[in-house]
Amino acid sequence: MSSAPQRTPSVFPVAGLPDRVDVYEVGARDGLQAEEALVPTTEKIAFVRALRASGLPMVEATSFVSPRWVPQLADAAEVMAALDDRDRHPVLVPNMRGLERACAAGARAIAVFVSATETFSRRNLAMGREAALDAAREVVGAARAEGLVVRGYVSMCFGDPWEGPVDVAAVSGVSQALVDAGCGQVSLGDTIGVGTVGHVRELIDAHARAGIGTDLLAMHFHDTYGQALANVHASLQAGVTCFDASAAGIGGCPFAGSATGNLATEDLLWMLHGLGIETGVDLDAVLAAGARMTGLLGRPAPSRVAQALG
Ligand SMILES: CC(C)(COP(=O)([O-])OP(=O)([O-])OC[C@H]1O[C@@H](n2cnc3c(N)ncnc32)[C@H](O)[C@@H]1OP(=O)([O-])[O-])[C@@H](O)C(=O)NCCC(=O)NCCSC(=O)C[C@@](C)(O)CC(=O)[O-]
Repeated sequence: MSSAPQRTPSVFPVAGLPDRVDVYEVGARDGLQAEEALVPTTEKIAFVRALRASGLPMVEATSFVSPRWVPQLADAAEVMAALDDRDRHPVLVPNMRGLERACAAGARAIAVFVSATETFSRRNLAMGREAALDAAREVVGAARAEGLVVRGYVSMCFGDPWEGPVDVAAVSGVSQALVDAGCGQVSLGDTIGVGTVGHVRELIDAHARAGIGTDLLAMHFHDTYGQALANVHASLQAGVTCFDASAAGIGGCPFAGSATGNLATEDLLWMLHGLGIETGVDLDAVLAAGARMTGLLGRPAPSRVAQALG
């Protein structure tokens, strides 16, 4: 009898965790923005479609940022034009110019992004934190007036490579500003992956003290220090039910040198399914989409599940 890797996890539910979780896929945006290789537009479209067909409820499609800053996503309008159910394909928007481009391309859901720290704000958006919040407020107001679904990202929620550890109250203050502006969900980014379990709990508690419950939160972990899945588990225990992840674990952030790829969608699904938590997502379909993309990028998938089953 030949040996074969186990293809689905054994299921052992743990009391006190959510029954269902939404996995918010960011590979086509957060993933591809940081890859050196330029992926053909047709392949990006196929990647987004395959991920959506796998059952992922939200598949971020691209960014309407300056193409000079992120040339990898300069074909944002062409990608959007090829997609259906656009309320399931949010796009990143940094300013009013980005919102105009996104709306012209037919976007129905957007995400604004601000940093919890001053230095990263200047490096990522060429403006300070308060100016970035003002710009986000303007974009969110205009997008809501158009009936768009709006998410807000906060980056550098745990640590910043220039400023060091980040105060949880500073992060919840930024989240509060985004919720007040009209964001329906705030995604807390561990952009450089330095967060640990107790820190995660403290950050979620700080949000609760600011009146932002787990129903408004998503967690966005990068796996730089190998803590992403532990941090997901701590977030589940605190009641969070939405997690960002990237197929195959591709990506990072081009403006934060020490950031590696996002938590891999496959690894997240393996853990959630092993806990008996429903996601509605077909792991094999995500594996296939991720394998095709890493093949195009010419590198192995960082995802441990993809490595085990590849
Ligand atoms: C905000 C800017 C544009 C300021 O950049 P700037 O250079 O100060 O821009 P500007 O306003 O001076 O404009 C310069 C030129 O860019 C054009 N421009 C201006 N805006 C746009 C636009 N939207 N789309 C297309 N073109 C645009 C504008 O029209 C002008 O064109 P010109 O007159 O010279 O021909 C720039 O800094 C930028 O695009 N930054 C985005 C960088 C980025 O995408 N970073 C990665 C995001 S991921 C992240 O932050 C973390 C996250 C969300 O994944 C979660 C986590 O892990 O923490």
